Amino acid sequence: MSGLRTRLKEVPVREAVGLVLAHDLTQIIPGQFKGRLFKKGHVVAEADIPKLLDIGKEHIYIMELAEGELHEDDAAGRMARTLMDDGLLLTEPHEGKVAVKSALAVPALAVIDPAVVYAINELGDIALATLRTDAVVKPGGQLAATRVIPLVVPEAKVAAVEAIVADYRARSGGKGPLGLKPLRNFRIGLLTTGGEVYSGRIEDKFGPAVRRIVEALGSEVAEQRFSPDDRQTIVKEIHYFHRQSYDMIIVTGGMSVDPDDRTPAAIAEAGAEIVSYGTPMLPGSMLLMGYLDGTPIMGLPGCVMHDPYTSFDVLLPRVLAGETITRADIVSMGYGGLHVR
Ligand SMILES: Nc1nc2c(c(=O)[nH]1)N[C@H]1C(S)=C(S)[C@@H](COP(=O)(O)OP(=O)(O)OC[C@H]3O[C@@H](n4cnc5c(N)ncnc54)[C@H](O)[C@@H]3O)O[C@H]1N2
Ligand code: MOO
Repeated sequence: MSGLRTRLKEVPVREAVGLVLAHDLTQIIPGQFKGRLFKKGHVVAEADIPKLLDIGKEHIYIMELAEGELHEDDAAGRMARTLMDDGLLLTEPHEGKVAVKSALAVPALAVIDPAVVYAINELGDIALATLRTDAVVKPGGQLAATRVIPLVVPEAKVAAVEAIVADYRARSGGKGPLGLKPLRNFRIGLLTTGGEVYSGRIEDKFGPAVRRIVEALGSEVAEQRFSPDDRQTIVKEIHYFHRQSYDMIIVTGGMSVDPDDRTPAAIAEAGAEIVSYGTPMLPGSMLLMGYLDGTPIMGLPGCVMHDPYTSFDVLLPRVLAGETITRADIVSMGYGGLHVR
């Protein structure tokens, strides 16, 4: 282990029996398998030779790591460890990659500082890939991964990552640039409007859709009630839910421009402060966000019943994380907010 530069010696596979693999070797069989066939440190045996040839390896590397250089696995591991924080866990290095996952037992919001992610990736030869901030991370789900591009990197690269993260921590009370905000368990009052549903002409499809979305995030619809398209009745039902002290009130249907669409006016008349009626995202542009004496209240348009991803999916997790939605949050949803098929 001397000399200035790491020495990589290529050895023909047929002469490699007894030698130690310098890195993980990957096999890909499309549709069937992608993963590590041989692990770094494996001692090549006679029986391995046909398998190595099958994945296209006619040579393997024998490595003598120089002073000041790091193997891809060690570099990815150090990058991940510097990013480690409460509520997170790290996987073992694998093919030069370490995954950063949630250690929480409940779903959570990813809290990620994009400026730090840009600064780290600006260094080159290393990669930090993350979710966008405010994305939902399921228990055990992944929010980031570190990876090294060449097999060997100067230790100085990793030290630069550590310095960027240390600087961020110094400015933010010790917290790192990757974190999680757990979602709370909300008990929600759900008011389903629409004369055609109230009268029994058609079956309610909103209740099951809202329950599915809410339950996937660890909350529950505590009570569902129904109302015709009558403003006074909708106001009365909203006040009833408010008296039950539910954590949140959701009103479905009647959100657009027809004469029978009474929901936005009723939510305002119930006394809610309207943050925004209308959300610059599609689907879900007719969503209303407001607060009734501090209790979040949302009006949901019809698309939430059938579209797989709407403005409700963007805003609900933030509400469940205890954040207060502002007009600026709503305005920022337009850029990148087109999700129609
Ligand atoms: N001229 C315009 N047309 C539409 C606009 C617009 O701005 N101008 N907005 C569109 C958008 S966006 C949506 S989303 C839809 C639906 O808006 P609403 O929230 O007002 O939905 P409704 O009118 O109440 O109902 C539409 C449709 O869905 C059925 N429905 C409603 N609730 C239930 C329920 N609980 N279970 C089953 N089915 C339900 C209802 O019977 C109607 O068929 O408007 C666009 N149009
Ligand atoms: O509110 Mo509509 O749902 O944009 O499709």
